[in-house]
Amino acid sequence: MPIIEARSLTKRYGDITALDGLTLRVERGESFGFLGPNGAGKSTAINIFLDLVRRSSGSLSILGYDPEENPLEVRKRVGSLPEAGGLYPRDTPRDHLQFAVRMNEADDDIDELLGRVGIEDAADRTIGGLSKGMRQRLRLATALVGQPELLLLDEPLSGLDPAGARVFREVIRKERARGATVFFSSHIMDQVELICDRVGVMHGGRLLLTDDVHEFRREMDADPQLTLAVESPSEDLAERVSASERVTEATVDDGTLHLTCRSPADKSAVVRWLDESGMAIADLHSRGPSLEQAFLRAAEAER
Ligand SMILES: Nc1ncnc2c1ncn2[C@@H]1O[C@H](COP(=O)(O)OP(=O)(O)OP(=O)(O)O)[C@@H](O)[C@H]1O
Repeated sequence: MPIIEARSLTKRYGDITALDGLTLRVERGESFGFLGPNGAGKSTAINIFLDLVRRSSGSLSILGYDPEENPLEVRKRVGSLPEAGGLYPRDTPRDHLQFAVRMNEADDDIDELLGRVGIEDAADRTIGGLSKGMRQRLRLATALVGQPELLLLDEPLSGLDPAGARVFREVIRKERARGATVFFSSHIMDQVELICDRVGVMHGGRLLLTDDVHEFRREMDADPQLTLAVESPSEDLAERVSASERVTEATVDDGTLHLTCRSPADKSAVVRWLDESGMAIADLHSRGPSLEQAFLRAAEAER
């Protein structure tokens, strides 16, 4: 049974077609990145998956349930980010998570949840006084309550700095290791390729393509160079990295690792390898077309 199965899913608002015939399957254990520029229809699709918005036509199954017919069954099994308005400024993160745990009839340890997203020190401060990134981390912790089978996350990286993005990747890695399926929307290709197996590109309400993430990068990208900001690089870093068969050259210069990969397609695998081997990547730049250009190319190829 697929975890998400949408067929010809369409949403109209008067004359606007926010979602135009979305057909998509996501299998158990996958991590799927839902990409697209502003207004592409990503939030509309996710909100329909969560039964926050009703579809105009088409069919949908989330974990075997139609969210319109069985919203509670879906909600019990799915972790999502609460709306910004769902965080009460006078509550503390601890209050908020205690409430979420009670609502889900779950038994998560609040301190452990706060620790996983790195805001344990802010557990008893008021949410109104937290930074945007800290609030986003709290929203992510909320999505984890009850060990959901599926994480459906709309722009989870929004407002996160490089350290926050790293926390997010770590959380996703652990959730997948536990067997969860992950589906999230983003504009940030460089982050998406660290986390996803597959991407779908939305434009103008339509799903233009779905592809393996490395294939997608290869098709969109012609430059094999990468630049990474590294926290406390070891002395032999350049040597270690250039020993990889995917790398032809590596130099380190004042905390910055410059890499030339054997081919553009190797870039995402190399970054993933470095991240998983424990290297503290503070930031990364990959030359090549912007995601916006990639969307436009995909849209043109579609015509
Ligand atoms: N409640 C609504 N009423 C009217 N139009 C809407 C409504 N919600 C969304 N739309 C329209 O549907 C289209 C798709 O919007 P949606 O929010 O799904 O895009 P998105 O890909 O999530 O964009 P973003 O990255 O900016 O969040 C847009 O043209 C938007 O203006």
